[in-house]
Amino acid sequence: MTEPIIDVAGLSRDFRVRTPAGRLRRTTRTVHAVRDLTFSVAEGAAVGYIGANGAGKSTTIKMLTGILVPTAGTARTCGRVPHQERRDLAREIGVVFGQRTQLWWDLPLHESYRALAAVHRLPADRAARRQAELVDRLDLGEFLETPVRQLSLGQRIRGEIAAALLHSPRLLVLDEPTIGLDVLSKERLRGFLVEERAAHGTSLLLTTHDMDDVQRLTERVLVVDRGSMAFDGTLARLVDRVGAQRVVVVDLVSGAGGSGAGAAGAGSSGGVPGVPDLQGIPGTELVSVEADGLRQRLAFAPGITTAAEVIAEVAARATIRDVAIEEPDIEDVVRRLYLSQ
Ligand SMILES: Nc1ncnc2c1ncn2[C@@H]1O[C@H](COP(=O)(O)OP(=O)(O)OP(=O)(O)O)[C@@H](O)[C@H]1O
Repeated sequence: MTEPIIDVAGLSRDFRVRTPAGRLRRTTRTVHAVRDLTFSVAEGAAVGYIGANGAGKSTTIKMLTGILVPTAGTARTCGRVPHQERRDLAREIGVVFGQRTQLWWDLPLHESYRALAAVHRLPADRAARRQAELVDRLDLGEFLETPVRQLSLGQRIRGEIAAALLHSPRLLVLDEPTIGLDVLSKERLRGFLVEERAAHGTSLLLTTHDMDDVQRLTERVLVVDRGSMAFDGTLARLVDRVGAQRVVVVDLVSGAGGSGAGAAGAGSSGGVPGVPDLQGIPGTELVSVEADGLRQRLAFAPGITTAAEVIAEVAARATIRDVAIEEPDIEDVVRRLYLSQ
C-alpha cells in the first residue's frame, strides 16, 4: 500500500490568549484549537474538512502545511513533517487560502507565475507549458498583464488556483476557495477542479461552508467540532445520520399529464390547468408551489426515501421538464451533528 498523502495522529494545537481582567490585570487562558485528531487521507483522494466557525479547520490546515507547529501529536503531509520540512513540502503541495493572496499584489499575474516557477525551480519549457495549460483552462489570458490588485475576486481566485497548481503538486489544499464568488464563478471553478483531478490524480483537502463544494468535489467528509473529530465518512451518510432533509425541485410541463397523471389522488395545484399538486408523495413534504404550480419543491429525509423514488412518483403524476436536487445547508448539518453528539 502506498503511504497516505496526509497522516495525522493525536494532533493538537493550543493557543495562549491573554485577556484583560480589570483595569490593569490580564489573565492568560488556553484555547484548545485542535484536540487529538487522528486521520489519514489516501493519495488521490478528495476530502472535505468542515465545521462551524472557530472549530479548528484553519489551525489544522496550517499544521498540515507547516505554518504552525503542533503542541502535541504528529502530522505527515506527503510523507514529510510539515513544520520541519516546509520548503521541500512546498514543492509537493499547492495551497490556496480564499481570503488571502499568495500573489504579488502590485505585479501583473504573469510576473507572479514567473517568480513562482523560479521558486519551484521548474525548467523553463515545463513552466511555460503548464502555465499555458492553466491560463487556457482557467480563462486567465485576458488578465495576465493586469496587476493582481486590479483583478475581481473571481479572477484573482482563478489566478491563485493556477499559481498553486503551476508546479503540478501531489496535494492541493483549498481553504474556502469559493467564498464570496457568484454562483456561475463557483460552478466554473468546481468544473475546473474536477477536470484537473481527473487529469492529474491530484489529492484534495478542502475546507468550505458551501455544501455544493463538498458535493461536487469530495468523496469523504471530516467534521471537526471544537477541535475534535466529530464525523468521518461520506456526505450521504452524514446527511442520513443527522436526518437533514434534501429537496427535489421539479419543473413541470403545463397541460400534459405523465403516464399516470391525475392518478394517485393528485389534486390540482390550483394554478395552470392540468398541473397537479404533488401533495402526499410517500416520505415527502411539499414545501413550496411556485409559478402557478409549474415549479414544486418536495423535501425528503434520505433515510426514508430516495431522490430517484421521489422523481419516479412525480413522473407518474405529471410530465417533468427539469429536476434539481437541493442539498441541505452545511451549517444546518453541522449544527444537527453537534447537537446529536
Ligand atoms: N493565532 C491564534 N491565537 C489565538 N487563538 C487562535 C489563533 N488562531 C486560532 N485561534 C482560535 O482557535 C480556534 C480555532 O480557530 P480556527 O481559525 O482554526 O477555526 P476555523 O474552523 O478555521 O474557523 P472559521 O470557519 O471561522 O475560519 C478558535 O477559537 C480561534 O479563536
